[in-house]
This record gives sequence, structure tokens and C-alpha cells, in this order.
Amino acid sequence: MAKRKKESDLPKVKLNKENLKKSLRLFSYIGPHKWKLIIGMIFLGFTGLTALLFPKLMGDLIETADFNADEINRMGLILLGLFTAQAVFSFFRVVLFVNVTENMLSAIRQDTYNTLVKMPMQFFSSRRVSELNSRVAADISQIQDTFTTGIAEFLRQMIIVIGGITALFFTSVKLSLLMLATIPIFAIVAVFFGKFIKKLSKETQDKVADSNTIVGESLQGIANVKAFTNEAFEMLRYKFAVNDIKKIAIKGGLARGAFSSFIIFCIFGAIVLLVWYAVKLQNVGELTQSELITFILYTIFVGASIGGLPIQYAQIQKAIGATERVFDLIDEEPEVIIENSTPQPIHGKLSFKNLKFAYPTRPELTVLKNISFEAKEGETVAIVGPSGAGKSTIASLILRFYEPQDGQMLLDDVPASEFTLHDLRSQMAIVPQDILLFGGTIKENIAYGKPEASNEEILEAAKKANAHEFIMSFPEQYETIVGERGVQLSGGQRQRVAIARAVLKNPVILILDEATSSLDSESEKLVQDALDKLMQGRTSFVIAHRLSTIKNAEQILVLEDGEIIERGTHADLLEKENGLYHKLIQLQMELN
Ligand SMILES: Nc1ncnc2c1ncn2[C@@H]1O[C@H](COP(=O)(O)OP(=O)(O)OP(=O)(O)O)[C@@H](O)[C@H]1O
Repeated sequence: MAKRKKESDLPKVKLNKENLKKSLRLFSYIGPHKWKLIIGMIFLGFTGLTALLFPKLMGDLIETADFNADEINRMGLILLGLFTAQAVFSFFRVVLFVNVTENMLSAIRQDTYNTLVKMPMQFFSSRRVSELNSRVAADISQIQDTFTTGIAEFLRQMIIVIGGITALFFTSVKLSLLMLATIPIFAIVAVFFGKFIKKLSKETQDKVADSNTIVGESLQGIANVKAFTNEAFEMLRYKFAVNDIKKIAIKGGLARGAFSSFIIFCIFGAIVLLVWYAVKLQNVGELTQSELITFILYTIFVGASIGGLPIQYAQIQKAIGATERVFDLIDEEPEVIIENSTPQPIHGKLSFKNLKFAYPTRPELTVLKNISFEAKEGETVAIVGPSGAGKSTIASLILRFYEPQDGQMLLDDVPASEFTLHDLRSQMAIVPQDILLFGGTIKENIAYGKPEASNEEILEAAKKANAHEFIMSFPEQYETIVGERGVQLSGGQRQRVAIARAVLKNPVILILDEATSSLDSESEKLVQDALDKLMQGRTSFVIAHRLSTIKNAEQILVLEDGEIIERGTHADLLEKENGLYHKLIQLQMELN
């Protein structure tokens, strides 16, 4: 089961000059919104400063108890002004930061997607797409959180910690020293317990993942579980996994309980110690009542901010890692797709000359060895052979999804590399084995072959593909939603939608990768008829599994282990009684 990445799963990176420099590249995306960030930062500074003034003015307010009523009111009003100002600064700070971040992120999202869509096939064959997708989503939302709140909170808390400690010393040096002396104890215990608890919670997470795997695997393969009457075995397997989770989680609970009671003891201990010492200082006239209040408020502010710093720091570390990964992706080398409004025309002659190919992910396995053939304009070339012989690979190379290691492909006797990928692919169409219909309407799915097509053209294409009738039988007709949230089409219907798509594209070169799963004879006839019409007047490559469909091909290439071992027309090949084609035909006849 593909596990969806969450922000909390993202790794933290150690901050260094290099990754900080890389992250600064984010600012290049801020562009015209720079002034918003600057004003936001100024407001942030003001929010920190007004927060710092608060304890001092509260102390002053209490001191006015000894003065007249006017003085008390004046101080009250000053405080009212202060927190009103703080609220206003906060509002604009948040609004500006969100505005800058969202502008920046929409540009990053667009760049990431643009790069992904333009990456060569090789990139996708070496990565799991679902993993890539969820990773990018998690990385981008980490950057979003950090930019909207993380950085601002970190800076605000830093201002309060530094400013607050300075103010504490101004209020009472002796009390400040005593308070600071207690911090190392907290810090050491927190680090020690923190590490231990983190280790346990990681172990719990791993065990939970293990148990989820059991659930996922057994439910996905429930037919197997039942067929082997292995319900009891699976229940036992799950019981062990769940017990493991319980044991570690309970141990974690003990550690957390001990930690929180220790912290409570220390916090109250420290408060009592400080107040006890403060009262002693007051007793000997070294501290006034208002100074004590100011001191306590500063202590609370500084304590809360110190407590929040590690969380914000960790968030920034994660965001820096996320930024690095997003930029690494944006910096990948995409395919060069140059769009010409009028593509360099191709006429349809296509040949392979001594072509050799291995997939980049498995360079040691030569999938195609020394392949040569020539398809004349308008000819149908069928490619047959056992599973894994390399038939679909030839189709991928015609579309230039990959580059051969040796030899070349020629179009109209010109090396394929002299055409741009857009020129080439815009004049080719493929009806693949696994037909992917997007989750839109049938009309949109057909129009994928030519997005600017008119309604008439779409209708015409559907008719040619023998799809019009079944489409009209749905209540919503061409507006019927297909895919997960709509009508599920049958295999034959999907194929005819895919054929309509190809008809609309009106390609010079056509590739048909025949579906292996057989259709019922009625449906097969409709599909075959649609394909025959589609192939007329185009150079067509048919990867055929049902040999009956290729009898009329001008050329049949018989492929085995990446080599063409026989070639000729159906009649030629049938004559070779010991040949592979002859054998394949016989085998299929026996099966039928
Ligand atoms: N993306 C890929 N990366 C690495 N190896 C691949 C990839 N796609 C296919 N192969 C390997 O290349 C060989 C040829 O595969 P190909 O799909 O071209 O065979 P095929 O003749 O079309 O088979 P089938 O009739 O089963 O579709 C196989 O050994 C296969 O494992």
C-alpha cells in the first residue's frame, strides 16, 4: 500500500552554509512581493517589541496604586494602546506573510509540475510516481507552514528571549542569576527524556506501520487468504503485531509520565524558590512590589518563548530539507520539447537501423539487439513474439521515449534526432494496452487527441471508432463522466474511446498495442472494424497478440529475445513449418 507522506515524517536536516544558501533561492520566487515581506518583517519586529513592553508597563500600572486616580487611568490607557497596537501589527504581519507565501508557493508548485510533466520516461521508470507525488505535496506544505508561521514565530520568540532576559537583568540581577541557574537542569533533563521518548515513539510508529502492512496485504489479497483458509494464521500474525505496539506504547507512556511529573515538580519548585528569594529581597528593600510583578511576567514570557523555540527550529530544519528536495526536482533536466505551430511534416516512412537498446534502469539487460526494418509510407507492420520479447519497447522507441544505445531510427530517411520531440509526437498516436481514461467526460477524453477540436469533429471521430452508439445510450451521452466517479466503461468501450482519440489526432504514424485480455466476439468485431478504419492510409505498427488480426499486414516481424528471427507476410511465414510464427499460429488455433 502506498503510504501517504505526512509533514511529520519529513526528515530534519542539519543547518549548514550550503543548504541555507540553497534555501535562500526561495526568495527569488518572492519577486515583486518583496516589499510585503519587508513590511511584514517590520510589523513582526513591532509585535516582539510591544510584547516586551507589556510586563514593564504592567509593573508600572501596579505601582500607580500608590498615586492618584488620574495616574492609574493614564497607565491603563497606555496599556490599552499597547495591546491594541500589538493586535493591529499581528493582523498585518499574518496577512502579509500569508500573501507572500502563497504567491511564492504558487510559482513553485507550477515550476515543479512543469518540470515533472516534461521529464523523460526514464525519470519515471526509476521512481514510483505515487511516492513522488505525495513527497512533493508534503514538502510544499512544509514550506508553506514554515513561511506563514514558523519563521515569524521563531523570530518573535528570539526577540522576546533576548529582550526579556535583558529586561530581567535590569529588573533584578540577583533574581535573574538565580532563575538562569535553574535553566541548565531543565535543559539536561529535557534533552535526555526527549531523546528516549522520541526513540520509543519511532519504534511505535514502525510497529504500527508493520501492522498496517499486515492489514493491507491480507485485505488486498483476501481471496488468497480465504482460498488457503488462512484466516486464523492472519489473525495470529496481526495479534503479535498489535501486542508489540501495545508493549512499546505503554513503555512510552511510563517515560512520558515520569517526564511530565518531573517537569511539574521542577517548575513549581523553581517558582517557589524564586518567589521565596524575591520576598526575601523585598523584605530587605532590594525589590519593590511592581518590580516583582514585572519580573514574574518577564519570566513567564521568556519561559514560554524558550519552550517554543525547539519546535520552531525543528520546523525550519524540516523546511530547509523540503526546499532542497523541491529545488533538486526543479533542477532536473527535462526533455527538450519545442512546440512549433506548424510541425516539420513527416510522410510516414520509418526505419530502424541496427538498433540496440537497454533500459537505463537495467543497463545490463539488452532488450533489443541489432534491430533493422523498414516500414514504407502507409504500410502496416505487425510485431509478434512471446511475452517479454521487446515488442512494447519498440513502440516506446518509435515515440522516442528512450534513446537507443547504438544504431538509429530514421523518419523519411532522416535521423529521428533531427526532428523535435513535439514535431515527432504530434504526428504519431498510440492506442496502448492499458488505456488510461481521465476522470472527465467522454467528450473530454476523446478531445485529448486534439484539445481544440470542435463538437462535430469529436462526434465524427466517435462514429469512426464505433463508439458513438454506446455513448448515446448513456443518459448524459457525451457528457457522461468516466472513471472513478462516473461510469466504468467495459474493456471494448474503453478501447473504442481510445481509438476515437487517435482518429481525432489524425496521425501519420499509428501504434496499436493490442490488449492481451480478450473481448467477446461482438465487441472484438466492433474494435477491429474501428482499428481497420483508423489504419487506412497511415503507417501502422501493430503489436499483435491475436494473430488473426494481422493477416493483411504488409510485413510481420517475429521477435524473440530482442531479435527479429523471422520476417515476411502471413503467407510467407506460414510456409516455414519449423518457424516460430508457424508455431504461434498453431498454438493459438489449438487454444481456440
Ligand atoms: N521500464 C522498463 N525498465 C526496465 N526494463 C523493462 C522496462 N519495460 C520493459 N522492460 C523489460 O524489457 C523486456 C521487454 O519488455 P517489453 O515490454 O518490450 O516486452 P513485450 O514483448 O512487449 O511483452 P508483452 O507481450 O508481455 O507485453 C522485458 O524483459 C521487460 O522486463
